[in-house]
Amino acid sequence: MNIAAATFSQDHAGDEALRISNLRVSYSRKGLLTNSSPLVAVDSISLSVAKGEIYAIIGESGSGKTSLLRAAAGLLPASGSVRIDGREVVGASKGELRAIRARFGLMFQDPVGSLSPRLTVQSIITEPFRIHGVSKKDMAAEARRLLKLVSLPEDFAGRYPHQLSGGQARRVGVARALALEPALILADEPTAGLDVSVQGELLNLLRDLQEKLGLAILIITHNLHVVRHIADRIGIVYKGRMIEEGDNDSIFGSPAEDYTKLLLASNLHLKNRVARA
Ligand SMILES: Nc1ncnc2c1ncn2[C@@H]1O[C@H](COP(=O)(O)OP(=O)(O)OP(=O)(O)O)[C@@H](O)[C@H]1O
Repeated sequence: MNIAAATFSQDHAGDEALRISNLRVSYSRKGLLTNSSPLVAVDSISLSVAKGEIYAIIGESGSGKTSLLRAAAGLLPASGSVRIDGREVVGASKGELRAIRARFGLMFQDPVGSLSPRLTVQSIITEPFRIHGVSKKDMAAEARRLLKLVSLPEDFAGRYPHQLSGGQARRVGVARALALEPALILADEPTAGLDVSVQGELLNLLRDLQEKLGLAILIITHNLHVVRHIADRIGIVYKGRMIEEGDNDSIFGSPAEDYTKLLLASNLHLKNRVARA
């Protein structure tokens, strides 16, 4: 790193909700070819998300987005560095990770389907309090606060996952991610499987929350509509590498890389091209 870059990173460290440096994730290849080299899913990716910023990573299926997000959340072994609110995730102990987990919220593609169908919405959205031992909280009051935040009626607290529409389920997922009042949300394909109109409502909700709470949000997606609608900055990944990064207008208005141009021209049909290449 040159001196100017070092000075910049020191000056701006306090403004960052997330800094990823030289992140690398690899998987061993099992099967007959036992001595073949590991598959590198994330290859030396660096990025930072400022407080209050929405950063979208876009890439085709298999480009390494999920691996990147999971490693950033401390859910996958990785090398390099991931600092959330100044704390190192890579190589952190279980105890350290538990403390770091309170500083960010995770939004899964299928937030409610991954939880027990026997849990009520109130139990789902207040679960982070239990995990982090905040037992004295008034769970019903917390549930009301969180439901209000995501514009769901209070009486949804008593509903079960199968009684929610896809859009309502996502809102429950957002409420759960916000439970511990984190400064950062890591979101995996937040609009997957939703109708276009419901996608728009959810994106507006995320944008409103970002403005109201000053949230930083890292979204991974292959949906260009999501990116155009909501992202302040965009990173393009291809085969595990970040090949271009820029603000929304520059990526959509004057992309530098041929691959980015191809991606933008691909009319949202991004699936599986990497696999066929
Ligand atoms: N547990 C695993 N073991 C081995 N290889 C894996 C594993 N998980 C992912 N991979 C491989 O790593 C690469 C990146 O996968 P990843 O799921 O991170 O991509 P992605 O961009 O999120 O794809 P999608 O949009 O389809 O979810 C792919 O080649 C994938 O096959």
